Amino acid sequence: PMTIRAAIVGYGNLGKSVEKLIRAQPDMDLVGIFSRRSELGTDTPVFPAASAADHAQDIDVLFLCLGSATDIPEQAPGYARHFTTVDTYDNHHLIPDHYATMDAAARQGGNVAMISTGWDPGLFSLNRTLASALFPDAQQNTFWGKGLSQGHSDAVRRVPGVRRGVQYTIPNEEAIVEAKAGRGAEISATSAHVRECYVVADEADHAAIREAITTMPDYFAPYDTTVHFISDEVFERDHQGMPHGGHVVTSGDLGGSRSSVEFVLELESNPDFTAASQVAYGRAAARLKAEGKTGAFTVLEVAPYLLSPVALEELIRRDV
Ligand SMILES: NC(=O)C1=CN([C@@H]2O[C@H](COP(=O)(O)OP(=O)(O)OC[C@H]3O[C@@H](n4cnc5c(N)ncnc54)[C@H](OP(=O)(O)O)[C@@H]3O)[C@@H](O)[C@H]2O)C=CC1
Ligand SMILES: N[C@@H](C[C@H]1CC(C(=O)O)=NO1)C(=O)O
Repeated sequence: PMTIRAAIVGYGNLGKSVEKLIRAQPDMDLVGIFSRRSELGTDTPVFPAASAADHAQDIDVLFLCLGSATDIPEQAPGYARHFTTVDTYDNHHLIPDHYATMDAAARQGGNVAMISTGWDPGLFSLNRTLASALFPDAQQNTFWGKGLSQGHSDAVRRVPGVRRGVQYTIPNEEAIVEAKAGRGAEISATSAHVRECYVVADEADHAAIREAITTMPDYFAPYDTTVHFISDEVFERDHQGMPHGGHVVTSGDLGGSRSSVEFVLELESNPDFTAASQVAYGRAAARLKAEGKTGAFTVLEVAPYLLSPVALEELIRRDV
């Protein structure tokens, strides 16, 4: 099997987790990290993000660990022209647009662009498609949290005046019980979750920041959203962990019998788990590229064995 030469762009929560997990792979070497900053406090080689294209010949797969709110739309197509890329783009409403843009960019460079990996989108997408395909009339609901959404936290941090920010997603627990019992038809993501933001910012900016967050399309406008302003000390004390998790609950009738399917995640670290998914899909992206494939792929189009460092023959013996 090939040794995959990997690199990272964007050394934030996700980038640090991807670095840690690439090091744990038997078939991957970490070539370097591309960053806007020069001092990252890691012994991995660091290069200016602007110089990434100069290194394209040394890299089989580039992990885009950028924010989805603005970085990915602005930067990802440029990387896809020079590299096979893997991203965790999670603004669901705009994923079809992202797919088309990345497909064109990747094909231009003869590369693969593996998009929207992670857990939602990502593993939850896989389970939503798999579970709903089993039932003629599936009832399906997705729940997240209670936990820290990195995508929503990134979106909060991009609001002018926000110095530090996080967002917690809180599900209505009764809604989860109802969905598990097959009574989820009236339950929607926006009715079943509230969003709580914690922000450090100057008092003079509070009103404008609250308005910008609560009216933000896709991320917050459809939800009951609350913005709390806190001090830097309280932020430091109370908002360091990034746990998360969720459920995809699917049920229905199968010609007279009822069945239900539940896919549950409990994550001590959202970045670490997201990185685990992104790294596995990075393996698949490098293999698809090596097979001569080009263009964009979502997790729905990737055969599961491509995710594993274990040979297919062994997987058939072990897992089938
Ligand atoms: N699909 C899924 O299940 C999941 C998806 N995600 C996605 O991962 C994304 C990244 O999350 P996270 O790592 O927590 O975000 P961070 O804010 O911690 O990191 C983003 C990184 O992007 C780089 N960057 C590039 N341009 C800019 C810019 N203009 N301003 C700020 N940073 C910039 C920075 O790296 P540097 O300074 O080194 O250049 C920064 O550290 C989220 O936005 C979310 O959409 C996260 C979890 C789950
Ligand atoms: N993409 C999410 C992963 C899950 C969490 C989530 C939410 O809390 O709204 N939606 O999808 C993230 O960035 O953490």
